[in-house]
Amino acid sequence: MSWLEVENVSLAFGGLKAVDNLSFSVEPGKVFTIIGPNGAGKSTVFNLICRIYDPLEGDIRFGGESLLGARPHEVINHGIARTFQNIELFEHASLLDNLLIGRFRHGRFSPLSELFFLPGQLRQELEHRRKAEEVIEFLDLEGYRHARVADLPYGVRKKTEMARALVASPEILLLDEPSSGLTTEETDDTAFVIEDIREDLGITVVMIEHDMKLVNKVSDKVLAINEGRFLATGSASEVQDDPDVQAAYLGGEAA
Ligand SMILES: Nc1ncnc2c1ncn2[C@@H]1O[C@H](COP(=O)(O)OP(=O)(O)OP(=O)(O)O)[C@@H](O)[C@H]1O
Repeated sequence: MSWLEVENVSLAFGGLKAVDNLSFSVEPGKVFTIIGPNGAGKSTVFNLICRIYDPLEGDIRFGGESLLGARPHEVINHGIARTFQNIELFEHASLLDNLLIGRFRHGRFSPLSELFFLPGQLRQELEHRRKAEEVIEFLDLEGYRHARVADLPYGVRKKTEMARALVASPEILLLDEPSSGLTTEETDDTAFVIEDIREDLGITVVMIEHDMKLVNKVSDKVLAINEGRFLATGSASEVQDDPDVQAAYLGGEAA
């Protein structure tokens, strides 16, 4: 089983240290949640893991192997998929087509087999469709299969983004604020979905989240950061009871 390890990682934007000597590790098969006030550095941590940014120092390993040599589009080949705080989908394509694009990692493209649609190509195509349909069923998205993403209600688009990440069959799923913009009912549904992703699909979840009800419900372990630095880690209640965490939230806007 793979572990995700972030070790002494730092990143600055100009004079601002967005991530400051941060270390943590994620156990396989768990839901690991990163919390912190606005601007704490949470999304930057995801962007570092996904290789959008190069850390100034430190290492990020998955399954013992450093990710620092990987380019952003190669991170998926290491078994890491993500969703974004602001949904990033092909708005004018159908839900199904967005999922088929999400299967990119599994494609072996040869111009010849594409041109003549050789048996291997057909098998691959069928396998992509099978996986997409499996995820559509898993997330109860059957009714929206052929709808244009731009026409979908916000909550369904959010779920579609999760589906797009899941069709890549990742080992780790990074969820950036899965509840943001959702109604209370949709957030409750998201909690069940996250539990099913861990239990039924065996996928490790690393989540950034502000909604403490959702955090308390699904997290096996929580990490609190502020100003890019480690504050506390432990169970959701341990972290919320930590005086440094409470001071950080009182110092800024409560999340
Ligand atoms: N591309 C960038 N250029 C300059 N500064 C940035 C950039 N991205 C983030 N920052 C700054 O780095 C700090 C950390 O930002 P980040 O988005 O990681 O915080 P966050 O914890 O995800 O915040 P939120 O909860 O509001 O989404 C903030 O001060 C932010 O303004």
